[in-house]
Amino acid sequence: MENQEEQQDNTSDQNHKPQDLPQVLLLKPPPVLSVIGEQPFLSKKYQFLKAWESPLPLLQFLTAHADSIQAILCSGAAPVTDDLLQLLPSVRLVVTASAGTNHIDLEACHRRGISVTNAGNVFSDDGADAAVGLLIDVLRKITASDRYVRQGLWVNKGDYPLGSKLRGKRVGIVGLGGIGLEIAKRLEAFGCNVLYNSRKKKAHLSYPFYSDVRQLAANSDALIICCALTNQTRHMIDKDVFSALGKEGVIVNIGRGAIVDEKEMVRCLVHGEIAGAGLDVFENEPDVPKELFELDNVVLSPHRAVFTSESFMALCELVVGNLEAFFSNTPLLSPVIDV
Ligand SMILES: O=CC(=O)O
Repeated sequence: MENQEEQQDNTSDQNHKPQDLPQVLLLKPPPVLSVIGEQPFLSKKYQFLKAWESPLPLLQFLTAHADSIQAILCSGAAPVTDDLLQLLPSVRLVVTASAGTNHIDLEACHRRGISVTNAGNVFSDDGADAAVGLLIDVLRKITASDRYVRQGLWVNKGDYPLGSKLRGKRVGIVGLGGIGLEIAKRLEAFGCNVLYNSRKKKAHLSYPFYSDVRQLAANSDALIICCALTNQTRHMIDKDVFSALGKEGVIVNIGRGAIVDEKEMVRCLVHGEIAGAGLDVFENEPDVPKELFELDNVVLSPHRAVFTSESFMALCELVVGNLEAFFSNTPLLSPVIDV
């Protein structure tokens, strides 16, 4: 970021008035703004239009800038819909500060000739660490036994129930993208058998591929969900998948809450129809089904799987790099749609 700053300061035209600069719309403050908003060279190159700071109602604000907004910077908090894009005919780029793109109407972007970039691979290591961490936590009851010690139950009630071994487990990975591949590598090192489901079989990989997620579940001791949320994957992990996974099965979800039929998952956990869950994502965040709070075989985290301070800084660099690439007509760094 610092090097970029020096470089860009030399090339930026100090005499530009803000209204002459390319306009980048922000509908809600994406977390990266706290870092990139501090970069003086950026405000000399782009005019960041922060919708939430305007006294105008949103529609009026957008209409006022409709012809000049060329890019949108977003995160999951504010959807980029076809209706929004319809209002903004000059938009040619959507940069999302997230790996997931389920808040963006990709089909509309494609149709309208708008490029889209996401977090690329900056989250792969941390997402994979968190997924495997959640799996180990559920199997070995780490968080639950921590509670047991803190509550003084070791003294009063004696030894804690045994956990289950990771080595030798058959782990089905749902979504073998950047994060899924890193999860597979880690699980191999732990002595697990990796299986997977994804849109297509990966020719270069020898892990057993299951085109049907129920079949994958039936052959797995644990499922790790790390695919994208799309119309095809919404509620893909349903009653049948849970019943195929079975009473001893564990589910870990670091993808998106809505990939799982959450009501059904809660029911299965409450009735002991699956053995446990490690969950970083939920259907209606930040609301988490209260029933889960009572369950010792469930580990919860607040949608933080992919974020460390390191991955966050890498994300900020990538967001800026994509803006810079787009406006200097060089290849985008992490394109999802490249027009
Ligand atoms: O969940 C996090 C992301 O999509 O970046």
